[in-house]
Amino acid sequence: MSAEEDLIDYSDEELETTKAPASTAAATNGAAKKGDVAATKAADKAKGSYVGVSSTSFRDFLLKAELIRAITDCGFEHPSEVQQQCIPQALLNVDVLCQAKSGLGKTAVFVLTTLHQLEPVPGECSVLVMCHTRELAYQIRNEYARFSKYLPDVKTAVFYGGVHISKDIEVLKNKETFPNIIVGTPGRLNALVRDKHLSLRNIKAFVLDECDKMLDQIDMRRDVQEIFRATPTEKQVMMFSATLSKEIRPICKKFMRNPLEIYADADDTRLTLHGLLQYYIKLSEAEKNRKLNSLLDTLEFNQVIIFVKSTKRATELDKLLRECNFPSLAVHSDLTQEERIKRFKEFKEFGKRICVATDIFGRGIDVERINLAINYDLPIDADSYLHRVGRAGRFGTKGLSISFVASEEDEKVLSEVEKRFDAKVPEYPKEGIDSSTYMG
Ligand SMILES: Nc1ncnc2c1ncn2[C@@H]1O[C@H](COP(=O)(O)OP(=O)(O)OP(=O)(O)O)[C@@H](O)[C@H]1O
Repeated sequence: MSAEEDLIDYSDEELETTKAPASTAAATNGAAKKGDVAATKAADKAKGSYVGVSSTSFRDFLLKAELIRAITDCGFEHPSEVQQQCIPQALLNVDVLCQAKSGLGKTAVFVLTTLHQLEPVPGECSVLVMCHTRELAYQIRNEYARFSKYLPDVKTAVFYGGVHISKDIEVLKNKETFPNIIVGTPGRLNALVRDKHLSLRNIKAFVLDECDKMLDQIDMRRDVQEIFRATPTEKQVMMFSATLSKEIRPICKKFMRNPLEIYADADDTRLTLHGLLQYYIKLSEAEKNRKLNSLLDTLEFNQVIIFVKSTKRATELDKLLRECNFPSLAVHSDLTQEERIKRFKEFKEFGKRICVATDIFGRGIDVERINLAINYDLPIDADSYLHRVGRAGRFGTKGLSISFVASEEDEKVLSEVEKRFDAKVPEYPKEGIDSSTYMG
């Protein structure tokens, strides 16, 4: 394993992210303007519903029959608002820069459209997807596997740091396993490209998920840029996130040509997850454990994710919870990569109901049964808050989030959240809340 490529574990960093003020959508071409009008109409129509699904069917997109079969198997009935906005344009090979609410199906936009356009040539990689954490890369690869199940010629692979690079090299050397679609994190991918184990000269689609996070952090942006330079000029570029500040948009657009631009925060309230109830509890640092204990005892939930600010706190809190007989596990960067993925799988498969995590799980991670998110430690900014609470209430289902506020700093973050998303986060009622308000 080369030393350099494993220098960065992009996961537990607590770097300041660019603050994002409210803004208006800025379209740069005809397609984008059309997209924005459609976005507004769709959003209007969606008012009062959580997801904004319409009577449109996936069939209307004229996708490959094999994809339609897989979509049906997955139980997707109608495309969500963001899928309606982006899929038709993406299928025309237009570049896409898309901001849309957490949990409403951004992944399927790029997974379905790249699979539809892919004509797999053995030994050639045509689609490259990058994201900021290894668990998210693993999850996205699984989404490709799910949707390509009736496309037997399509081969996919996932590459990330923390595991032996020799395994990746083996996959790339073998014609039988060489992937047409690669999902990965930038450090490992850059190492594979730099050391000439992987050629990107046939790339036709270049996708960044959680693009603001990836381009905001200098180390990661450098890797992304180097990888981008190794791809041909002629290709489709797509980028996605629930948060896209005004500052990061021009940086994203440097990688694109006349993209379709979809910005949910033309009206910040559009980022509000309507199925999600949000509360805060004011308390001292010393009271956190007792409070958490009593919440876990009294609240009904299917699965809960508890966010803390460091790996050490994750380990300690998980230990404490297990000592109190709660079915808990912890995921953070101070574990071997194999152990991280093992625990992620265990949680996703409902092996444990409580997960204590750092910001590794703050973005993108999709666990259907999570309907409670607790900020044991508040994050450092409003965007991170939005991503974290979005782990509960996926795809418009109901959910609950409770944030502990233990310092002046926390109070500032919470008021920033309220301002930024035009949402009131009230104090958690002393008498508790009726579980039917947040249980699906
Ligand atoms: N049209 C659909 N019908 C039903 N379920 C869907 C549909 N599209 C996506 N989903 C499901 O919704 C969940 C959330 O989707 P996804 O993870 O893509 O959200 P996201 O927009 O990427 O969220 P985040 O910003 O949090 O990463 C997934 O479990 C996915 O399978």
